Amino acid sequence: MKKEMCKLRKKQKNKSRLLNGIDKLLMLLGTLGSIGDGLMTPLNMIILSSLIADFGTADDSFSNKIIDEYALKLLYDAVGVGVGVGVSAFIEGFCWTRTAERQTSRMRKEYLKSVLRQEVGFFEKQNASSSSFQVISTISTDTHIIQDVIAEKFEQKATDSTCLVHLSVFICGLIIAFFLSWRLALASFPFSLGFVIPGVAFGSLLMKLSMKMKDTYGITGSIAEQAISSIRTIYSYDGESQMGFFLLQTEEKAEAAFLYSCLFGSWRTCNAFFLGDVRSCMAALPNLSIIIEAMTAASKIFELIDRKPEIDSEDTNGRILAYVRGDTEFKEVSFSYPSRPQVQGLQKICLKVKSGKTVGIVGGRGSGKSTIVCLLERFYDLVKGDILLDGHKIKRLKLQWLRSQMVLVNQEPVLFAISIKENILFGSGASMEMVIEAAKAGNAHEFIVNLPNGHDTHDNLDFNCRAIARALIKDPRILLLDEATSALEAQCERLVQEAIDQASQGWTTIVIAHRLTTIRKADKIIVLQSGTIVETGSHDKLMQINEGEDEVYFNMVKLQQSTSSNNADSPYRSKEATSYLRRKYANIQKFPFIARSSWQNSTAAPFSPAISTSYAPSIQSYSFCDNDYESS
Ligand SMILES: Nc1ncnc2c1ncn2[C@@H]1O[C@H](COP(=O)(O)OP(=O)(O)OP(=O)(O)O)[C@@H](O)[C@H]1O
Repeated sequence: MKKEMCKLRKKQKNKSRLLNGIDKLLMLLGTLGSIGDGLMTPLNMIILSSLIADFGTADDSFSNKIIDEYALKLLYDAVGVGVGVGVSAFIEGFCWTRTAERQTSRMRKEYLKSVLRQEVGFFEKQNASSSSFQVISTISTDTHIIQDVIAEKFEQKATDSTCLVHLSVFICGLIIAFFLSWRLALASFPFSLGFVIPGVAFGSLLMKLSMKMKDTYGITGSIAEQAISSIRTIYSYDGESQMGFFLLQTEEKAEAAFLYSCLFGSWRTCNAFFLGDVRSCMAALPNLSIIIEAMTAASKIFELIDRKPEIDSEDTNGRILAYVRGDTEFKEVSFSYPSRPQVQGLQKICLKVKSGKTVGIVGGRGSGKSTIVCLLERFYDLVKGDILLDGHKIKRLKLQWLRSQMVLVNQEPVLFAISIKENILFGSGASMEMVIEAAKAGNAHEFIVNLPNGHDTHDNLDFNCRAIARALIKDPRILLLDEATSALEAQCERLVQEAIDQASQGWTTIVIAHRLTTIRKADKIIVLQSGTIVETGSHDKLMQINEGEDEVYFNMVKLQQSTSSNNADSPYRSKEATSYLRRKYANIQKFPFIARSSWQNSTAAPFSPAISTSYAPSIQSYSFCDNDYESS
């Protein structure tokens, strides 16, 4: 119980953190404005009722003087109510609109900050609040609904009195009714409660429905998003109707929920229309659904804002090492991805990378190469074992600091829609001179200065040198290259490789390789298969030892050499290569990586994309792109 209370208090504290003194003042003034606004109707009623009462008791002789007197009272009443309503409406309108803007913009910032702080695994669990669709929809739509509700539904619009005003009319009316005739008011009070209590119950029901609707729309949206991003796969598997079916299933649930709320909404609106004094209270109900929608959205937003990531990049705890040599060690590391806990990603990996040395990782598709890099960056926590940096468990090191010691360059480096300079500077506070130095080191300077706006050019060039320059400017202790140059054209690859070789001297480098040239120079090569290390050694050592054709690395090398010697442009296109492959390496399961990465870089892919999954039992089962060499 105590724990629950603590949690509740903490949540409350977090929410009020979005409100500062100015917002509290604006909300107070806005509420006073709404109360003043709501007070006008019952006050008007009092004045009119006293006039009517006076008329009722006055004798028959209506002199002009009496009529003038009442006319003047009515005029005062009209002016008073007009000014009162005008001033109150202005105050409440201004205050609520202003605070709505301020609160929602702060909410957006906090939400985005929290999203970016979450651990990678959070986004991979198929959960309604973590899909990228949901994040975008929350920032663009939900916060807008909240802003709308704070600004418009609570305050008074020119033509439409809304929630707070109605509630104010209701409460003020009740107070005045007690003041005028407490017996009559007491007699009618249970009737009012008779409508308020079901209204509250209805509100909580609507809240649940709204939550369900949101979740369902979130799931539907993420399915739609995944479908669109993989549209080629869906078409190729003729999966349009199946995708449509998934969407329909979730849409139906959402529609049912929506219909349910609409029915309730209409019922309440009818009640509001037909009821007398309770009408003000009931008239607020048509706004209830949008208010509840906003409350649901807000609770989802706060849920994420309050979520403490399992791996928190803002965690200030943890050690910072005064000096980093860059010795890295994997000690019996086992790991499964949080979204697929039943599948072993890595099993008992033992690997030592000495400071300043280069380790090449090779292996088939899905053998766990990228996973090793992800674990070193601590994108995920291990299931078993330890990873050490200079003898210190990385889990005990300050996360932000740890990541700042490494640079990861992927196969498809992400470049943001900003200028080249800003792209290179991303994640560092370097000066322009350093940007130029880094661009030079990345063999990109000459190219960049020849662009119309030099480093200030905004473009989407497929030029990975920029990404490498960005990596180099951080001057890391550990460089992680995950097929960093595999998407480049041959000439560009050579330039980038040279740049990396020059710049990374002295850095501990882990390189996931797709070409033999890259790993040949590595001090050590490890060969992965299904998450385990099957071979270790230098290129020469592995080649010497593995004269027998059963060995994995030896087979990989031979395969690539034999296939790439046929034709410089399209090495797989010759019949000889094809038959060689079939004869020699019937069991391609052992070396799919070379096959995949080699066709990836040739002008015409020799195998259908099916080979990229590479787990079919033999090469005979693969189809070839070129009909001349169709698999027999
Ligand atoms: N984010 C993820 N969530 C769940 N499973 C994953 C995730 N990333 C990879 N896997 C799975 O973990 C295994 C190892 O993947 P990993 O990406 O490390 O392989 P890889 O050797 O780098 O492959 P590739 O050469 O295709 O990049 C594969 O079975 C893969 O499907």
